[in-house]
Amino acid sequence: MAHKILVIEARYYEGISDALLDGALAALHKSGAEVTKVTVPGALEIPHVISYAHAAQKGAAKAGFDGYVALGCVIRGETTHYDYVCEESARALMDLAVDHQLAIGNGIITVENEDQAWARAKSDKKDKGGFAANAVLKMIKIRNELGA
Ligand SMILES: Nc1c(NC[C@H](O)[C@H](O)[C@H](O)CO)[nH]c(=O)[nH]c1=O
Ligand SMILES: CC(=O)[C@@H](O)COP(=O)(O)O
Repeated sequence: MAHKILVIEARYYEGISDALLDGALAALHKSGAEVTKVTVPGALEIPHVISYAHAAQKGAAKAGFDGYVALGCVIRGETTHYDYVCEESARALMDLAVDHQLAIGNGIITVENEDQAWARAKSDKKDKGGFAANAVLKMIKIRNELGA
C-alpha cells in the first residue's frame, strides 16, 4: 500500500527550495509513495499546513495523509528574527508530531549563509530533503509497528 505523503515547501529561497525538493521527491518516488505538494511563503507557515491537513482528516470519510515532509531554508540575517523562525517552526513541527502522533520529517535547514545552505540542500551533497523524506517513511513504519 503506497503511503500518502504531503510535502510542504517554504519557497523563501527558490533555488535552494528546488534542491531540497529534488532530494525529497527522489526518496519518496523511490519508495512508491503518493505525493501531494503545497507551497507556503516561509518556514513559519509550514506547521500551519500540517495542522490544517490533520484537522481536515478528522472524521473525514477517506483516510488522510500518512506523513508529512517539511522543506525550507532559514538563513540568518541582521536581527533576531532568524532565531524565532528557526525555533518556532521546529517547535511547532515537534508539537504536532508528538501531540497528534504524526510522522513528520523536518527538512527545514537553518544556516548562517548560502554556501552552508547549498551544501545541505543539494541531493549530491548532504541531501537534507532526502533525509527528511526517508525519516518520515521510517517513522510511519515505526508508528504502524507500535500500533499508534
Ligand atoms: N527569513 C526567512 C523566513 N522568514 C519568513 C517567515 O518564515 C514567515 O513567512 C513570515 O514571518 C510571515 O509569517 N522564512 C524562511 O523560510 N526563511 C528565511 O530565511
Ligand atoms: C531568517 C530571517 O527572518 C531573516 O531573513 C530576516 O533578516 P533580517 O534579520 O536581516 O531582517
